[in-house]
Amino acid sequence: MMVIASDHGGLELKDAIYKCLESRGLSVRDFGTDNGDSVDYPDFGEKVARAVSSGEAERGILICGTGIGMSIVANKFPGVRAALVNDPFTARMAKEHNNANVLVMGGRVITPEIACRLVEIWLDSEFEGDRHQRRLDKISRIEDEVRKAAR
Ligand SMILES: O=C(CO)[C@H](O)[C@H](O)[C@H](O)COP(=O)(O)O
Repeated sequence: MMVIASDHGGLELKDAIYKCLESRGLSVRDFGTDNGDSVDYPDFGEKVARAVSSGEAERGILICGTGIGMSIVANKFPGVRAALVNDPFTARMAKEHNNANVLVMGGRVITPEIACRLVEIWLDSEFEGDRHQRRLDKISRIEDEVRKAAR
């Protein structure tokens, strides 16, 4: 399952991406926001990141004005690899090298058309494994160590 959320700065992109995903036959759960009222991006980033971190969702998409705030929030959650992408190259690398399970975009940075294209590229690319897996394993180790130290 895929989960998606935005703040008010990402609402237009979220709605466009939701339609693109539906047209690909993907099952998507929308965690809001639902209207243009000003909201706080951590409240919505948390919903998607928690679902991915717990395994309830396989992948997630987050959008705020720049994508920066949502990236910061999502990467606080164990097992979440959130990647902020702005162009086809970074969208492809987010999967091939980082195996990103959350894609983040800026609603005030790119158009809905570009956003849909970036989502397609991310979905259609393959993680390359090998040396990149070794690096992801190091991230997991760091995550474990930080968690243990915080106890
Ligand atoms: O990334 C963000 C914050 O780091 C987002 O761009 C927010 O959408 C943005 O901060 C919202 O700004 P607003 O002036 O409250 O609309």
